[in-house]
Amino acid sequence: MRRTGRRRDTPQDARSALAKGTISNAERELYGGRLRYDQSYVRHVGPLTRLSFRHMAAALPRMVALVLRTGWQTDRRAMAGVVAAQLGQGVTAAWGLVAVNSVLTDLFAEGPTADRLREALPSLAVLAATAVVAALLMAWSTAMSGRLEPQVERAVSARYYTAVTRVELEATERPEVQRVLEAGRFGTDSARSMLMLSVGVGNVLISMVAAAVVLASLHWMLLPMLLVIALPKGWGAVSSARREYVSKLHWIDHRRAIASLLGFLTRPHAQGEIRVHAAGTKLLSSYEEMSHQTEAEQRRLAHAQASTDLVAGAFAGIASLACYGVLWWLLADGSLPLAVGGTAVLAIRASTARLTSLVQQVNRLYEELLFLTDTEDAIALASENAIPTTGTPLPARVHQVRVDNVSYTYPGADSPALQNVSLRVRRGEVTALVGANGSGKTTLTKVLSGLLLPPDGNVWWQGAEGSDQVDLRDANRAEIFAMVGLLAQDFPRWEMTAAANVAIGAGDRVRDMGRVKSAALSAGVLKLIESLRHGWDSIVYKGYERGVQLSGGQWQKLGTARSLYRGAPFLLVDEPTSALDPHAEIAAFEGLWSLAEEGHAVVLVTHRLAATANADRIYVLDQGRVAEEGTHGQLMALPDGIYRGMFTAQAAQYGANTPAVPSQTEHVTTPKSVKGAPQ
Ligand SMILES: Nc1ncnc2c1ncn2[C@@H]1O[C@H](COP(=O)(O)OP(=O)(O)OP(=O)(O)O)[C@@H](O)[C@H]1O
Repeated sequence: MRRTGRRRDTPQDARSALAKGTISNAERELYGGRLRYDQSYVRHVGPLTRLSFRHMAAALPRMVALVLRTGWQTDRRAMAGVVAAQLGQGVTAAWGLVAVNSVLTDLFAEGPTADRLREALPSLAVLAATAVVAALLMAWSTAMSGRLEPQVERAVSARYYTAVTRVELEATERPEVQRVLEAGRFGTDSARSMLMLSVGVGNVLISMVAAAVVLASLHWMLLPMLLVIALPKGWGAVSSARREYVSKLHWIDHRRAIASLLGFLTRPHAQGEIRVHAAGTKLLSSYEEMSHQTEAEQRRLAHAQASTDLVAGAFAGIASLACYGVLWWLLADGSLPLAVGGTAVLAIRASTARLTSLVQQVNRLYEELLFLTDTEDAIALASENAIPTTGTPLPARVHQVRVDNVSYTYPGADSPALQNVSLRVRRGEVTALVGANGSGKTTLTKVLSGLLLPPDGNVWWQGAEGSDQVDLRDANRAEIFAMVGLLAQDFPRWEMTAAANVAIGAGDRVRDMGRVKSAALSAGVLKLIESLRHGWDSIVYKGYERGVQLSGGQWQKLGTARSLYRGAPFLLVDEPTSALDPHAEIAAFEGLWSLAEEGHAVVLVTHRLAATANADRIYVLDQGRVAEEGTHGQLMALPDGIYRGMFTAQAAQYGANTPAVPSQTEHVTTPKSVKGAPQ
């Protein structure tokens, strides 16, 4: 006899199938195997596929406590309303059963039918009243939970997002922290779902308990009968839920791969290669292959699911048969009145009918609990690594930032990004940072802006006296951030209006359109924005109503306008002109110089050395060290200097002559480590 049809897949079987088989050639070719997320829910695969009766029962009190606590902290009245409505429904369910029993007793009594019906009328009225009260309580519960759910979601989301945006940048660079913070994102709406599911679960559980109490009070044998029918049904439902989860899991990698592949087919930036390189042909044929394979997989799962349902159904059927047999025997024996027998049948049917949905809901509750736990962990970790909200106030008027022997290594990096770096940034001056790719310029701007706290060395924020100074580590960071304006290389391009993109430069201030426009004028983007059909209300991202597509250079001007709008005393700009045309570039640099004349400190990171010629001080970084420093003239005076070499190479592209090395080099400061530098 073949037994394959009876074999049930265990979660382990399914997981090993996931691991080895059912990966199409297309997936191997395009993704190197399964396209799996390195995300939180992958961690939960184990617990969810091991889900059992015991696990669920053990987790249920924790889940209920969590929901009650979260709801209570958010809106006490609504939470109390939900709980009261649930308990009330339990009581009405019990009253309903008692009324049913009484109606049946009256109906099955001796005497003429008309008399029996009259006798049953009061109980029928109670039955009708309990139905009305149950409906009212259900409506109340819906209203209260509807009021509570969005509040709970907002409370958890706000706590999570507030916490993660306050984490030290350095901590977010650590993969283990990054992972936990990222994982927390998936549980922000779990509290809401848990509340919703808890109402459903509570409803069924309370009505089951009510049925159990009534049955036990009618005859002691009825309670074990309810359990005997409920248990196999519950077991079947748990198995189905677990199988469904494993199946969903199996599906999800394929679905993700297919969705990612189809997404590319319509993504604007891929359209050229889709047509010219025949990338579209490759993606479509891979889609066909992957779809065939997932269809086959679905068929296999459907068959397995059907077998499980059959087994679970058979067990439940046998249990019911046995119970109804006992009921028959009790009735025949005369130890159970006919009316009580009828009530028992009704109660058993009503309380086991929703068992499958109960198990599915508990299963989802458990899943949501895992995600919510992630969010709580993320909030706790974010709080441990938060930027302190207190610290020593900065001097009344900060005049310069002095960096002394600072070294910094990114978490997990093999070599330091900065090594014994010393420099100063003064107000009223343009300080240029130059050097090869990866030499540490951007890292240094992060230190200067107070985003990174170097473990070695000091970053002094100094007043005019020089003696009134505060070290970055002790300083009130909010005050430092308030002093700094950033224009990063990869500055954010907010998918919002043009006005919002500028005004967000001072997100904590009320928008001042006059200043927005004057910043845009200085950045050379005012005319462009005002010529758009929707002007400042244009959304600077195509694909939305009022959306427009800006070029790279236009974006860079908008980014510059944002940092100008901020109007901070210390402006750190990283490659602000890389996408600008020559005229716009000249104008942008002129703008920076005039800011310095107004008393701002400008730190300019650039590879355009023509612009650094007028900088007040240039620092040349090489492998995280300051290799040379001085003015353009002084650095050009170093015969084998790095700066001179870079400047000469750029100038040669334009056919410009390199100036001769001047004879006097006494003002040039070069660290001893620089080869060939005059001592
Ligand atoms: N987040 C990071 N995690 C690990 N290493 C990093 C990180 N950011 C930068 N680095 C490393 O630190 C070094 C300095 O990088 P940085 O971005 O400061 O260089 P840069 O001078 O600004 O380069 P570029 O001119 O290319 O912008 C590089 O070796 C880089 O690989």
